[in-house]
Amino acid sequence: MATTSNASLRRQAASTASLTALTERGWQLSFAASTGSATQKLSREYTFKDFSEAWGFMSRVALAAEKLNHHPEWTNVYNRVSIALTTHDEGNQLTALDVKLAERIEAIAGQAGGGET
Ligand SMILES: C[C@H](O)[C@H](O)[C@H]1CNC2=NC(N)=NC(=O)C2=N1
Repeated sequence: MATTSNASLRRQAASTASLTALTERGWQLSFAASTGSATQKLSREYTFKDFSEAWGFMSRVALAAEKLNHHPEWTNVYNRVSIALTTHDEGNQLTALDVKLAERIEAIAGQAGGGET
């Protein structure tokens, strides 16, 4: 595959166009300033039928994350999964790799029947 390597995507800032497209699909952007640094996050919550569906979704996302070597910050409560993406190696900025993982997650949620909350 002649695609940009994941390592180089991690060094590339997330484009406004791709972030806008994700916000139109239910993702949220946040920017939290603290002493000397600011954290950018791309987050979304999905709700499934039950725990089993939520866990199945998480298993597939875990495999996708491992493949990209880019991992989400997430929590699960019964049928809900909350996901936040940022690039730790770039000082918690949003990169093209966060966008790529968010797009994979969207595709997986579509197959798993994940809904918006
Ligand atoms: C050593 C390893 O490649 C890095 O720590 C990877 C692993 N997974 C990662 N996940 C996320 N979300 N951000 C990173 O910067 C990151 N870096």
